[in-house]
Parts: sequence; C-alpha cells; structure tokens
Amino acid sequence: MREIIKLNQISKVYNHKQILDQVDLSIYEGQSIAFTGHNGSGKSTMLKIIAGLVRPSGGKVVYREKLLFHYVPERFPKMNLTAWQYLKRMGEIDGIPGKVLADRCEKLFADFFLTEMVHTPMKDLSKGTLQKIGVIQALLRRPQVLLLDEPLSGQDMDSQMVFIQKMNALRAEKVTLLMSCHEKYLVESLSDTVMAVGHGQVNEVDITAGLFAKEYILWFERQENASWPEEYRPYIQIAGKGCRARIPEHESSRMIVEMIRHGWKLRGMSDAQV
Ligand SMILES: Nc1ncnc2c1ncn2[C@@H]1O[C@H](COP(=O)(O)OP(=O)(O)OP(=O)(O)O)[C@@H](O)[C@H]1O
Repeated sequence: MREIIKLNQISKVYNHKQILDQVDLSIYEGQSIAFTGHNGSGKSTMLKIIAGLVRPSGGKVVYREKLLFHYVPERFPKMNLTAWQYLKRMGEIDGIPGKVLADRCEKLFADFFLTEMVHTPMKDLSKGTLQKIGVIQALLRRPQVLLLDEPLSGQDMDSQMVFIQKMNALRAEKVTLLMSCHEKYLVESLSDTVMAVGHGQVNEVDITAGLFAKEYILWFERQENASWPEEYRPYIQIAGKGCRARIPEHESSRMIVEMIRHGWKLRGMSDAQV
C-alpha cells in the first residue's frame, strides 16, 4: 500500500492540556481507519489536524501528494439556506455542472430518505439530517480522503445501512476513510484499522480485543404524554407498548435521564453482549 499521509511527532495542547503527545502515524491509500476512544480523548482533534483544519502545537503532517479532502463535522452550524441551496452552492464551488449536480443530489436525497426535506432551512433540520447532508456533500465529488466525525451519531437505522453501503462503495474505489466513532458494528462494517485515542497517544488495536465500549439494551415503558428525545431517536425501536434501545455504555446514563424527562419509565437493562 502507498503511504499518502504521515504524521510526524504530532502534539496538540489546548489550555495547558496535552491532547496529543508526539503521535506518529502513517496513513495509506485506500485504508479505512476508525479512531475510537472516550469523549474528549482527542479523536476530532486528530481528524482536524489530518485535514489541515487545526494546526498542531508541535510536529508535522506530511502529505505525499496533492489530495482532495472532504471533512464531515459532527455538528453543522445552523443556516438559513435549505439543503438544496447549500448543496447547489457547494457543488458549484466543486465545479460540477448544473444538470449533473441536480441529478446527483436528487438521487442521493432519495437514497437517504431526504426528498421531503430538501427545501427546509437547514437551521430547522435535526442533527442526523444535517449529518446526512454533510455526507451527501462529500459524495458529490469523490474525495481521495474522506474524514467523518461520528457520522452515525444522529442517524436512523435505515440511513445507517445506506451510509455503510455508500462508504464501502468508496472504499472499493480506493478512497481513504478516516472516521471517529463509538459503534462497534460500524467499525466492523467499514474499517480495516482501529486506532485507540487516549492519554495523548494513538495506538493500533485489535478490534476483537474487547476495546469497544460495552453496550446495553434498555427497555422503556410509555407513560402518559411521553415524547421522543430527538437525539436518541436513532437508537430506539418500538416494542409493544414500550420501546427498546441499544446504546453504548458511556451514553446509557444520559439516555436514561433524558427518556425519564420525556415521560418514559425504565423497565429493564441488560448487557447487549450477553
Ligand atoms: N478549540 C478548542 N479549544 C479548547 N479546547 C478544545 C478545543 N477543541 C477541543 N478541545 C478540547 O480538547 C479535548 C479533545 O477534544 P476532541 O473534540 O478532540 O475529543 P473527542 O475525542 O472527539 O470527543 P467526543 O467523543 O466527545 O467528540 C477536549 O478536552 C476538548 O474540550
């Protein structure tokens, strides 16, 4: 495999806190790396440094050739533009002819179940929908390196499947994928390399080594006037009069609090791996 990016002794300090400490890393063409680790461990910082969006405090990123990057952030700024207006402008900047752009957008909107929302201002769209628009933008013109910051954190199950399919199609075309994520099944479906980020270090780990956060299955019972907490909707499946959710351990306490706040009662909890 051909090395396309090399991180030499990369360090990053924020407010006297050492987030990355002399990290060395080689990235190869067509590689698919998942960066995993606890909240605040430095995954986003790594991606942004690789994409050239954040300057390291020390060390150097060496690009072996000119590369087209696309970066899909975890959160989008709220904008007055509609999804269609936004993508049209982005496509124009990328130099895609009008008709080709319109056809590609129409197809991708349909693939991601977004057709009904394309004329809604982006400030009124959910986090998951905005992330899908970010992914569509990245798919309009094939990048050589695609960086995705927690790409599935707000997406429903059907969209997650579409996303995995599209990403694997890109991998088949030798696009290099770098993503931060917590979901074990996403890593298993998409990545060939897993890097654990923590304590300033980035180390390759074996996906089978029990590194991933434990997951829990939670059962909730609907109380009167219960509603859905938007941010957890993607994890929830309706089950009889209640619902169940599969959720990483680090998210579970917060989800329980939110569900109770939205009128649900916790009925059970079990280890998803058992
Ligand atoms: N622009 C910034 N200014 C100051 N501190 C920052 C900045 N960006 C990130 N940090 C801090 O750096 C640390 C690493 O943040 P980062 O977003 O890279 O973590 P992460 O692993 O991606 O977390 P998460 O899983 O929660 O998204 C955190 O403590 C964060 O507060």
